[in-house]
Amino acid sequence: MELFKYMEKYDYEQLLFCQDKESGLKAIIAIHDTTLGPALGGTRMWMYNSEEEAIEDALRLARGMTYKNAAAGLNLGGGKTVIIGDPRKDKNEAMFRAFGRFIQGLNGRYITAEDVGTTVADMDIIYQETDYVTGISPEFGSSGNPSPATAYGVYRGMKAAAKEAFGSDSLEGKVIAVQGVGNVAYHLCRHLHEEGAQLIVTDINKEAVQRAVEEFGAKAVDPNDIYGVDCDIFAPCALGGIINDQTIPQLKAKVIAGSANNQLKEPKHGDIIHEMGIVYAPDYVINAGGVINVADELYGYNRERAMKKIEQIYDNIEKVFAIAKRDSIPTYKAADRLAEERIETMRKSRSQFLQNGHHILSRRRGR
Ligand SMILES: NC(=O)c1ccc[n+]([C@@H]2O[C@H](COP(=O)([O-])OP(=O)(O)OC[C@H]3O[C@@H](n4cnc5c(N)ncnc54)[C@H](O)[C@@H]3O)[C@@H](O)[C@H]2O)c1
Ligand SMILES: CC(C)C[C@H](N)C(=O)O
Repeated sequence: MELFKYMEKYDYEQLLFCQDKESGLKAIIAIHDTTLGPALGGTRMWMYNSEEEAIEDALRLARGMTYKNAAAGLNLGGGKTVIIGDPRKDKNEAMFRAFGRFIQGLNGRYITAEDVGTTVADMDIIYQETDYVTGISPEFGSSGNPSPATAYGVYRGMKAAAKEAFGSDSLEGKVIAVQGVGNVAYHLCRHLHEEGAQLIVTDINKEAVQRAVEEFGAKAVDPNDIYGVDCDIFAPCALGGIINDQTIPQLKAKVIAGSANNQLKEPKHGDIIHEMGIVYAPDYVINAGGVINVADELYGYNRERAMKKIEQIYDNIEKVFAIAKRDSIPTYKAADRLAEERIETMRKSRSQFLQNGHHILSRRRGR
């Protein structure tokens, strides 16, 4: 991979390699765009097959956060970290302390949080070295695990998508197929069950399925069968790339609305489901509840304020549908346009993030 060529193509600002021999830390921090503010994005810990794969993931995820934060209306840019290693075996306190010092060295250009393979406990360790970390424990006056907030945002966005497809945002009696009932989808299923939806669930983890069956009266199906079940709404809440050539012909749902990142295998799959008349709630718009929640910590966490902003994911999804109609384009393209229009408008009045400028972090320092 020709790094500078790639960075130039998608206009990345910065890529950092952080190494600490004693603790085994090998981290890559990618900062995509700080037009709207400091780059906020989680830290993923994963066993990558190669350094190149890790770099690509960091870059791709960082750019995704630029779009997610912009579309969510946050005054934040996009960045992400990947740590190379097995989150079940390779974590240690010194590793996250060393990582925290590297973040501190960026002086606020990048703020981290949880992602796949990292937890609130890891963020608490990072917090010992830097203030530029969110998703830390409620004991520190913070927001804790972002998953319930993400779930609430997906629930709100799903209602907006239901209104678009069925003319009413009520989910009562709707049949909803949920792929993966992990951290986010467990809470999503609770909201859906409370509203009277009928749930069909699947997961490779049998205990997770059993819990949904017992607590929410869900019907369980095998992982390979979830795409073809008779349902109104399909909620992908496990993996990326699951809207693809193999799965699309099986789909019976009129709406796709779920928490998983990068649901479309390729952009063309967004075009295909658009042509089929499926209402697709773009992933990074509907799953922004977690980042909205952790971002509120930068103002001194206020759950009520955060929840109010997460509720607006309903409006953000409606805005996407309006742009799609205005410009006669599929919703995944409309989401990009929503984010890009906001960044471009702000770019005119603001350049790169400056720690000494007037910004949310200058308020946080005083608390
Ligand atoms: N946690 C958050 O706040 C958050 C925020 C934004 C986006 N997301 C995205 O939402 C998705 C779910 O996140 P999570 O935190 O709930 O993760 P999680 O690991 O807790 O849950 C994912 C679930 O999917 C299951 N799964 C994996 N492969 C599967 C397969 N082939 N078929 C069926 N089930 C399978 C896993 O067993 C697990 O129970 C991920 O794509 C994540 O990137 C999460
Ligand atoms: C900042 C984090 C809560 C971000 C989350 N991991 C996401 O993908 O949106």
